Amino acid sequence: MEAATMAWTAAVVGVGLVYWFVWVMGAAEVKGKRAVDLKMGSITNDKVQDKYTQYWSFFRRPKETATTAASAEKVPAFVDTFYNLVTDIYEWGWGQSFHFSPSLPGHSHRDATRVHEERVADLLGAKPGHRLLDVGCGVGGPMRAIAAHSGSDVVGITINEYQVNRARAHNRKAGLDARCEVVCGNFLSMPFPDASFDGAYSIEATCHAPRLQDVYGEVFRVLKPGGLYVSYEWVTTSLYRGEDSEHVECIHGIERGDALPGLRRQDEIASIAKEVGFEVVKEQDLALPPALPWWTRLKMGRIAYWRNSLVVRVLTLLRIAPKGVAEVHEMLYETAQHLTKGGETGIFTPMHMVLLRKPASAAEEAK
Ligand SMILES: C=C(CC[C@@H](C)[C@H]1CC[C@H]2C3=CC[C@H]4[C@H](C)[C@@H](O)CC[C@]4(C)[C@H]3CC[C@]12C)C(C)C
Ligand SMILES: C[S@@+](CC[C@H](N)C(=O)[O-])C[C@H]1O[C@@H](n2cnc3c(N)ncnc32)[C@H](O)[C@@H]1O
Repeated sequence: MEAATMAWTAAVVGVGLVYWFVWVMGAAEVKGKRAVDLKMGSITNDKVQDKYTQYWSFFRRPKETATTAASAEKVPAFVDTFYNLVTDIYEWGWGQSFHFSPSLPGHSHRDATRVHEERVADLLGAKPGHRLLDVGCGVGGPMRAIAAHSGSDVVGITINEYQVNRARAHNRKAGLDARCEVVCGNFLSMPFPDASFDGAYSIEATCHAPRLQDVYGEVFRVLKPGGLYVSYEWVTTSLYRGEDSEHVECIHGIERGDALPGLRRQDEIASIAKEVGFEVVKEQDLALPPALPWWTRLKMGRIAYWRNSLVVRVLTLLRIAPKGVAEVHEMLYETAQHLTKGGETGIFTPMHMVLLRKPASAAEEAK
């Protein structure tokens, strides 16, 4: 073969490989987010590195973050920065639902995710005509599954404006925009009138609140009397030992890589719920057997992480992805190791479920 022909063949194969690697291999689990579309939320490209450094210095010592009122007040703004940094990477590498779910034998991750979300709708007894609140809605994966499964209308709230735009676009694409609405706001002080929702839920979101009382108090206020609230909480379990340095490092690793101002203990959740006025209807760690491990999806992804890391580095080099994305990706890789360890040792669960009821008012009870 002539040298020129060989060079052309090599070039065509090379371009083909890059295309396959970035567009095909690098495509999201749920189509719609490709590696070449990775942005950093509403942060402009030149600010990504700075914002990441600021985020990191704030959450480096997670327990200290929530202890003073002044730093607790800053948490929502840093959580917003965190989601600017990670939202596209999450969508690209995980899909539109930003949470874990127990594995289901013989079923895809997508099915397992949907079943975990539909369980919320079933616990709430959601039905057509109901207006539900999704507290910390992300880009709306759960909201769409719950609206489709139950026929209810859902209003989601998230602190991150970039997520609001993503969620609205996904809602339109799914033909659910008439029943799913998304609002940008802080769940510690929600822009909704008292008693305006029939039911509410939060999936792996309230762990971002410095004080759980504040977000539970707000949910209590906006629920109608008799209304139900389901929450999937991130907590340490009774197996966690504060004097074991490996346990401490694992939990700190989870807090640092997930913008958490200090994980709560499993046994604190129900008492906080009662403190704000809720009745506790049911409480269960959905990660416990017979449920199958939620962390196997993280463990199985090692080759994908390696590929993603390479894709991110190449795209940064080509200036397609902003500088700083590789560091954010590395942080997520590390947090995935801590989460896996937390799951395997059983010291951590991301799915401690509580089903709470706002008591019916005395007037209504008397009817
Ligand atoms: C509830 C929260 C988020 C939970 C999960 C959705 C995310 C926690 C860790 C994330 C990930 C870790 C590794 C990433 C990987 C390196 C990358 O190549 C592709 C995306 C990841 C798999 C990413 C996906 C989302 C998570 C699993 C918190 C924040 C309260
Ligand atoms: C891990 S994501 C989970 C999203 C969604 N529940 C899901 O399962 O896909 C956590 C969500 O909580 C939101 N959040 C965190 N702190 C918040 C706050 N103070 N006010 C409103 N939303 C907040 C984030 O913006 C994000 O959407």
